[in-house]
Amino acid sequence: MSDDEADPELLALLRQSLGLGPGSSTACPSTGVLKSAEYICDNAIDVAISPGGTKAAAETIWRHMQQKHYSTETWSSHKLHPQSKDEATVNFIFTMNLLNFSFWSELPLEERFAVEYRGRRWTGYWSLVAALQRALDEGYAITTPSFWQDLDLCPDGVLEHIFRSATAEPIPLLAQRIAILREAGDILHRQFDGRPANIIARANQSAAALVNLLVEHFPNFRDSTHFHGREVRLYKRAQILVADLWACFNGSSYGAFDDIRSLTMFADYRIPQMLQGLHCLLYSPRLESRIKRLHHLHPGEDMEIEIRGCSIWCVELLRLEIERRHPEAKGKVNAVLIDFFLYDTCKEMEARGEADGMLPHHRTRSIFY
Ligand SMILES: Nc1nc2c(c(CN[C@H]3C=C[C@H](O)[C@@H]3O)cn2[C@@H]2O[C@H](COP(=O)(O)O)[C@@H](O)[C@H]2O)c(=O)[nH]1
Repeated sequence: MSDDEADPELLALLRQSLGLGPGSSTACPSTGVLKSAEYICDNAIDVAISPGGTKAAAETIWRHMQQKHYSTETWSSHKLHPQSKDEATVNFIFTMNLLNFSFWSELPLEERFAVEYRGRRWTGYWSLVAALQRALDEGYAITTPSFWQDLDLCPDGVLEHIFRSATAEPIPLLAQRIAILREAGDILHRQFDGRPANIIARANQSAAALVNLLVEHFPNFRDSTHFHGREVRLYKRAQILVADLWACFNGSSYGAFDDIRSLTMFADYRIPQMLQGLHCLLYSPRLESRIKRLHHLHPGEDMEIEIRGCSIWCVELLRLEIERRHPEAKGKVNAVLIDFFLYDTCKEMEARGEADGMLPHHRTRSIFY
């Protein structure tokens, strides 16, 4: 999308925050994700941002976030999330975000992978949270990194049992999930004394530094690829891990970060679907046709990267538009809360059967989101 289509004032503000304009401060560390998103968006062919759609959606989003008093507290209002504010919850969030990817299914709703817990079936992201909570109830130390390394206490069969499905469809990419746990347990043992809290301590209350530490030390968080000859970073699970800590601990303790605004939205497969449904993202006819026919987009192909990168840039424009129209929003809204709000809203719409009219989400099978 070229500059002249978007609001020049907004773009100038956003580029300034990127350290691309005059007087921008580049003091705090950066993850490079926003710069990547800008590059992807400026070179995208099959995805564009609608300035009019984004402006309209910004007002709607702000109004609903206000009505719901949407804040970091909302995170803990989800009763399946861990409630204790301690290191056990840090370990839960770390474990969850090692595995927080690719729950979508090709099967009809009643046949897709689901986890039975507390008397109901959970699907998608919530199936992961339910499986971890169920394992802890059953006495498995699934959120303790040393457990992942202990092949006697935790052979593959135990992990298969922990992630067992209530339907005939197993959890997608189970082998990859097991390998990620084994590798992460080994890295934590060798470099962080087996404690995710030690990674947080090393980041000195910088969200960007923590994202960079996760990517530097754990290969499974290296969510980057090449686009038009340049390396582009999306870092979805590393960023949402930090965001979950910030929200869960309400910006204090293990969630205290001076630069939480350096995090972008998390380029998964749900938020792009919402942004397209809100007419913020525009897809080319050939892309829309592939998505409508549920064709897989291959990891790293241009269309997939354009959806993810433009979604990141779009949420930044939404944030700026909200802050421009409502200066009081500056302390209350950031890319993280807009993202969380859009995800929760998408799931509420789905539960009410209101998502049927939306274009399906794109299908890419990946360990990165
Ligand atoms: N961008 C973004 N992606 C998110 C979430 C969440 C859940 N976050 C919780 C924490 C705070 C919020 O209030 C939510 O309650 C999961 N995902 C991603 O979606 C996909 C799962 O989709 P489905 O199969 O439909 O459940 C999968 O890639 C998963 O990684 C989010 O918030 N933002």
